[in-house]
Order: sequence, then C-alpha cells, then structure tokens
Amino acid sequence: MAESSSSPSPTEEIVRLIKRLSAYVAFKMSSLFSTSTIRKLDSRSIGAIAGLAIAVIFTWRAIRTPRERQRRQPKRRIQSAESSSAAAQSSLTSIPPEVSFSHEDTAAQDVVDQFFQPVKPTLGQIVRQKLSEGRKVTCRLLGVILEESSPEELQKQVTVRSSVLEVLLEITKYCDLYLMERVLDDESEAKVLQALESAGIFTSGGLVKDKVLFCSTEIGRTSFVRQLEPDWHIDTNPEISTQLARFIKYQLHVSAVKPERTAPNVFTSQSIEQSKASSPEKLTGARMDSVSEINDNLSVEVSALLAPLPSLQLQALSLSLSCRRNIDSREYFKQLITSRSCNGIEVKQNLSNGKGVYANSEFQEDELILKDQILVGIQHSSNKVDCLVCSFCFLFIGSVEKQIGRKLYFKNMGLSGCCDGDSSESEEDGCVKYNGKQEQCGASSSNHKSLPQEVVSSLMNGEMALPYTDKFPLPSPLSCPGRCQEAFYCSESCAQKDWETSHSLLCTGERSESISREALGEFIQHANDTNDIFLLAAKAIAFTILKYRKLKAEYLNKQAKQSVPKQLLLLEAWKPVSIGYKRRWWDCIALPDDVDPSDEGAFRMQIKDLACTSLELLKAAIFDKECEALFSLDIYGNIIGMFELNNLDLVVASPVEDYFLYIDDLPDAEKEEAEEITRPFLDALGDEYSDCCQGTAFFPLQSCMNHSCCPNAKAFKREEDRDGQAVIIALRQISKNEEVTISYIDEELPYIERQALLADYGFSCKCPKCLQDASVV
Ligand SMILES: C[S@@+](CC[C@H](N)C(=O)[O-])C[C@H]1O[C@@H](n2cnc3c(N)ncnc32)[C@H](O)[C@@H]1O
Repeated sequence: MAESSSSPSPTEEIVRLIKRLSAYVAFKMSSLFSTSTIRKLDSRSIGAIAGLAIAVIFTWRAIRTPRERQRRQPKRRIQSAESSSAAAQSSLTSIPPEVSFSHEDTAAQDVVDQFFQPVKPTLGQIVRQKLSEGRKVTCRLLGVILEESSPEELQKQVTVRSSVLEVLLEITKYCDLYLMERVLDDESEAKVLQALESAGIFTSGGLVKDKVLFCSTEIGRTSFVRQLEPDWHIDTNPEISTQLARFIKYQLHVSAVKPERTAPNVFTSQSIEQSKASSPEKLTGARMDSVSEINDNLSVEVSALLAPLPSLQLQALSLSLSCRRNIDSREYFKQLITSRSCNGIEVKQNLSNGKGVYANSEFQEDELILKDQILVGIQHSSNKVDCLVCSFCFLFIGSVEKQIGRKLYFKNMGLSGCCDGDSSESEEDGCVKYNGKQEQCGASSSNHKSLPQEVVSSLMNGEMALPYTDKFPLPSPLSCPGRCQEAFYCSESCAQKDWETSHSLLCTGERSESISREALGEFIQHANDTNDIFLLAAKAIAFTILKYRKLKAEYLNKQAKQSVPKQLLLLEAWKPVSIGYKRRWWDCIALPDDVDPSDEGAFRMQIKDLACTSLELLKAAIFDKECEALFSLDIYGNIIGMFELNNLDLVVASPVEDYFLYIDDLPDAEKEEAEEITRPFLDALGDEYSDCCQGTAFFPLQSCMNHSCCPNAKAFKREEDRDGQAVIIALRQISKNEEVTISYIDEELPYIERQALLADYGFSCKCPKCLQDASVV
C-alpha cells in the first residue's frame, strides 16, 4: 500500500472541493435539460420511493432527544445583524491580512452563481418526464435512411430506402428522433425533405420537418449531435463515431463491411433494420449488451454467487486454505459475533422470516445488544460540504475551527444546507429537497448573519483559535495515499484499511489501481448525478475483487503446485456480501405514488437501464477478468437491492454541536467572555451548527435483524458512539432465546399505513400488535 501523505492545506482542499462541486453543478444543470437518464435518484429519494433505507433511521435528532439530554439551541443574545457582525470584527482583530480568496475561488464562485439555481425536479416529475418523453435518437440520412451515399449524389436524386420505413416509424413511437445530413446546396435540402414526405415519414405524426437538420460540413453534424445529446446516434462515418464516443452514450455504426469496434459504446451493424440496437425496446429501454452477456455466459457462476451459503466445496476450500476452518453461514456469523465482542446474540434461521438475531442471554432495558461495524458505507455527497469526516470510520477530523470555517465558507457560497432538514415547506420556499435536506438556498436567503470571508478563511486555515476548543480535540486529517484529494482519514490505520478493502480500486488519484481513472471519473459523476447508492455498490464490488486477489495470493503461497480454484476463491471473497438479504433493485423498488400503475413496466425498465449504464461505466473503470461474474447485471441489481432492503442510515454527531452546548453550559462569567467570540459564529451557522455526518451503510449483523411493530430493541447512538458503527440497544428486558427485533418504520403509525410501508420490504407483518390491529380493522 502506498503511504499516506500528510494533511492537505485547508485552502487547497476547499478549492478542490469547490472545483469539483462547480463542475458537478455545471454537469447537473446541463443534464437537467437533457432527457437521457433518470436523474438524481439519490439513495434517499430512492428510499422515499420504496420506503427503503430501513426506517430504523439513525436520525440524530430522534436518537438523542428522548433518552438523553434534551436537544437545545444554545441561547443567543438577540442582537441586530450589524452588532453581530461588529462583534465578530472586533473580536477578530488578529486575523492576518494576507488571508484572501484566490482567483480559483472566485471562478468557482462564478460557476456556482451561474448554475446553482434551485430548479432540481422532484422524483415524480423526473419519472413522469421520462415516461412521457422516451429517449432521444439522432441519425444521419446518407447510407442509413437514404440509398445515396454522398452529398453529390443527393444533388441528382434522393431515394428513401423502403426497408427502413417500418423500423423508423417504430422508433418515432418511443423516441424523440432527429435526422441530419450534410448537403451541398438548398436544392438538395428541399429534395431530401420532399422524398421523406413522399415516403410518409412526416404523415405518421412521429417525425416533424423541424427535426430534419442540415449542415454543410461533417463537423457540423458532429456539433448537432453534441448539442442534442442523444442516447443513441446512428452514423456511417467511422471518424465521427470515434469522435463522438466520448460524449454520446451509445452509437450504432452502420457499415456494409464489419469494421473493428472503436469504443465499447459503439456498436456496428450492416443496416439499421438489421441492428438489434434499433429495436424500440433497445432504444427505449435498457441497453445491456456487455453486462447482459456476462449474465448469459456466466450464468452458473452468477447463480452460485446468488445462492445461499454454504457449500461443501467452500468447506473443502477452507480446509485447503488451512487458515480458515469451517465456513458455513452459521460459523461465519459466529466468527462475526466474536469479532464484534457481542456474545449475547446468535444468528439463526427462522422458517417464516429467514435469518434473525436471537438473544443468547438475557438483556436488561437500555443494555447494549450489538455494536456492528460497517462493511461498506458512504457519506452522502451533499453532506461533504457540511462535515469533514474520516472516509473509513466517519469520525470527524480536523478541528472544531476547521469544521466551522469550512461550513461557513460553503454557506457563504450558498453550497451548504441552509434550512432545517426536517422542514417540509422546502419546495414552496424555492428550495428543493435533496437527501432529505434542503440542498440549495442562496446564501442571502436564510436569516443567518454571514461573516467576512477573511474571518472564515482564517478559521478554516487554523490561523484563528476559538476558546475552549482544546476540550474537543479532533484527529488531523490525512490525505488519501492514492492522492485523490477526495478521501481523508483520521489515522494511518484507517487510510490503510480503506485502501486495502476498496479505495485502491476506486481512487481517482495518480496512484489509483483502477484500469481507467477517466472511466472511474465518469462512473462517479453518473452516480452523483443519479443515485449515490451506485458508489456503495462499487465499493462492494471493489471489496470483493481485492479480497479475491488477497485470497489468491494466500492460496498460491500455500498451494504453489496446484491450479487456483478461482470460482471458490471468488465465492469466499464474496461471502460478506452474500449473507445480505437480496432482491433485484428494479424488481423490489416500490412504484412512486405519482407513477401510474399502467406505467409500472416502463418505470422498472428505466430503473434497470439506469443500473445498466452505471455498471457499464464501472466495468470500464475496474473490470477484472477473473472476477467477471461480479460485473453481471443480475449481481449489480442484487447488490443495490440488498442495500435498499438492509441499509441503515449512517449518522455521526457533530463535535461542533457539543462545542456550542459546552459554551452554553459554562458559568455565567466565562460564558459571557467566550460568547463574545463564539456568538457571531453560532449566529452565522444558525440551526446548522448541529449538522451531523450523514450517509448510508451496510452492517452485516444488524442487517440480519427482522422487523416487529412492537420491537424489543432499537438503533440508538449513545454519547460515546462517535463514529459510523451501528448500535442496537434493548428497549425492554429481553429473555434468552427471544428474537431481537427492531422496527423498520414508525411503529406508531396506524395499521394500514404500517402495512403499506412494510410492503416495500416484501412482507406483511404478523407481530402481536399487527394481529391485534388486524382483528379490529
Ligand atoms: C434486513 S433483512 C432481515 C434479515 C432477513 N430475514 C434475512 O434472512 O436476511 C429484511 C428482510 O427480512 C424479511 N423480514 C424482516 N422482518 C420480517 C417479518 N416481521 N416478517 C416477515 N419477513 C420479515 C423481509 O424479507 C425483509 O425484506
């Protein structure tokens, strides 16, 4: 593993983050006007569709409030904006004058100002738009629709190929079709339109004359295509196909001779009629060539990965690896429980509910039942501006000053959340909900009192210290060993573990072990733009590949003379993921309320298509031939479905909140003195002073817990739980052998609503409370 480099300069880190956000925002805004993908199905909004991410939600608010001290806002003296800002200025006279914003910052700010408008559509709008608009296809005329093959020929005559008509009309039923061609004069243009009209292409209602575009150069056609951003472009010119490959999702290259495939997203055919790609299903629904091929060609391997543990073969393998003994699932869970030091429980099969967690000994009310470590987890992209945390364990890093400074910096730029995450009035306010919180409000729209930029910078740079922050020490951030400047760590050990378990393949830095950093960038951008659960799925795949390589090396060390049992090693590497309850994402996702049931098939097709696009991008970035089965669409769909059915929200409390509460609790004299300095910062932060780290994660043991509407346990973060682990606490006394259950939903809801929410998890609850409620309804 490469060594971790030292901490980045805060300004460098911020500038990079802003540049990434700016590029991301620009990309987002441009893609809002294209119709090519379902956009922004972030894991939380997907969660909203399906009632997903187990509603055992680790919401910090809900967790801390009832059982521990009442959450409260530190008292703030009411004062005018002027006096607040003046107090800040007067107490900050030591700010070094040289701290200023770079040109890059200003440029980033310009991009943000220009693009970041609160216009993100809701999921319902996106789906409706998708279902009604279909896909965009662009196609050249010469050699595809017309018999002629050069503009010179068009000057003499124009002949529409009769065999193409049917498929063309079929495409226009489902897609937004644009035809285009290079012509040498106006007469050719008129002749082409006339020929298309005579062939009946315009009369069917599918195509209008305005969608036939003419240009005078080949470059003109390229720029038409780039501006239109189709899902598919059909052409005969190999150079154009090659040039467009980077920009256009898929292309069909029509050629009488079968040319070499120039890029993975360029397909070839002798004619549009013969092409599988031109079938409406292909163009309107999922394009799943290479990942489907894996499904077909490796069906045995894929089925083995999706089959429940264990097999005799695996046990044989474990013997040959000699470092592992018996690895059937029961043994696997035993080992997991021992490694978590939570020996009061065991995982057992139950005939009605599958696996479940059972008490091995008695638990008292409030007693800790389980503390589970993350197998794979992510911080939500939007939360990265609010909290700087370790990319492996999610502990806050830096310092209280750096956390506050960063947050205010982004807030001043209008990038950090500015409204309360629980507010439901967002859309009326012009702020659009994203990941369960307000994504964007202009810096000026909230009632916080912004501080001068120099003040914010000096806080962020560590040049200014706030009183009493030494009571809240945080680890210094370490940069990623692969030099991506996207991941930061609290320790060498976390950096190393992350590198070894997934980040070495998913790092975009110069030391990345991916096969293409460019492709990886595209994959990440697509995930950020659509659904960040793809990043988590990529982590699960990277985890398995890296584990496979490690097991193989271990095997070769011990069994040098034998051939490597690759499939068995892959199954062993995959085991931690295999134990999660799975269904394919597009099968289990619930239909959003505003999608008509008659559109259900199309909706599921769109979801499948989205997963397919993501997987193609991931494959281009980290494909490993020996682990090919992992890149099948079935496996990808099942991994995502597993996250949707099992994941827990990841929440880590902020030390900034603790800091302000600490100041609030000081004896009067000290408090007044400290608040002279801290108050302007608290005022500037507003309610966001307590924003916590938010993400989503898969916890292997916790994911075995079944639901009950009268649960005997719950996910609950205690004061000492300061990282991303899942903590399960007894709600009442639990007897030995009793099943430990949690509630996936708000169990106070009426019976009918509870059952509706639980339908998203694919079962109907038969707990005592439901049985009783059912008898009354
Ligand atoms: C997080 S997993 C729980 C572990 C799961 N039983 C297994 O075998 O891996 C969630 C899935 O378990 C099943 N499940 C959980 N609670 C249930 C209940 N009360 N009744 C029936 N099935 C339940 C459902 O299939 C649900 O989608």
